[in-house]
Amino acid sequence: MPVRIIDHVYAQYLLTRLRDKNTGSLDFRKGLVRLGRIIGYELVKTFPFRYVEVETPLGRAVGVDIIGLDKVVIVQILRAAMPLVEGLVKAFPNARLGVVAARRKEEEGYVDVEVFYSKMPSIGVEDTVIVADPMLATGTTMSKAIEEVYKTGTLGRLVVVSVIATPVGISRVLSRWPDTEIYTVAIDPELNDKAFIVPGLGDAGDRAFAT
Ligand SMILES: O=P(O)(O)OC[C@H]1O[C@H](OP(=O)(O)OP(=O)(O)O)[C@H](O)[C@@H]1O
Ligand SMILES: O=c1cc[nH]c(=O)[nH]1
Ligand SMILES: [Mg+2]
Repeated sequence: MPVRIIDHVYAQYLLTRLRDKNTGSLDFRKGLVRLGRIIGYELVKTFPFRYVEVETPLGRAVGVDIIGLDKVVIVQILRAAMPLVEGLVKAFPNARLGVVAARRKEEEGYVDVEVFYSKMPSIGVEDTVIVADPMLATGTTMSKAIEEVYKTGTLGRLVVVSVIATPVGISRVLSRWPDTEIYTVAIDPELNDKAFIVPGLGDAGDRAFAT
């Protein structure tokens, strides 16, 4: 399944707090950080592992080594992904980080997205690339960010991490890059005439940064 909903009750609780219009920006940012951590740990579960022996101060124990944790790239789409990525890096502390700065221009009936800065680490086929943005609305921003990632060359695994996605945004990404995996906490049904997700949580960037 290319789309995975994080149905952990604590993730759903955190999303509910984010949706609440009375949640202030400090708690909104904290909620995104916590969700990033939970989604990150869910993603870790999909990495292969092998059993290893370890020497404790008192003897030998059998444990696990997770394969590929040192081959992770996290790309954050400014601004709203910043707190989400702060949480994701708790699960992937050795991740190399990329940045895409994008601005959505909401017009009646359509969305245009300008990418005005992009910087990627070197990426190889052995890497898992996680592109994070809490809102996957029309999917235009995410598509432009993935284009920036592909400019670096051939990728291995590509994972989109969002908090609220829409069927339209998911289709836009998967129709172009069908092997992409999408992790999200919820899929909301609609976009309004300014391409905001309904019911959604409003403007994630504005709510996180109190603008
Ligand atoms: O799927 P789309 O229709 O492209 O919309 C999603 C994008 O819109 C918002 O960004 P915005 O341009 O408002 O920037 P911000 O994060 O700085 O608020 C959001 O943070 C996503 O990046
Ligand atoms: O609903 C939406 C859509 C795009 N960006 C947001 O922050 N919220
Ligand atoms: Mg915004």
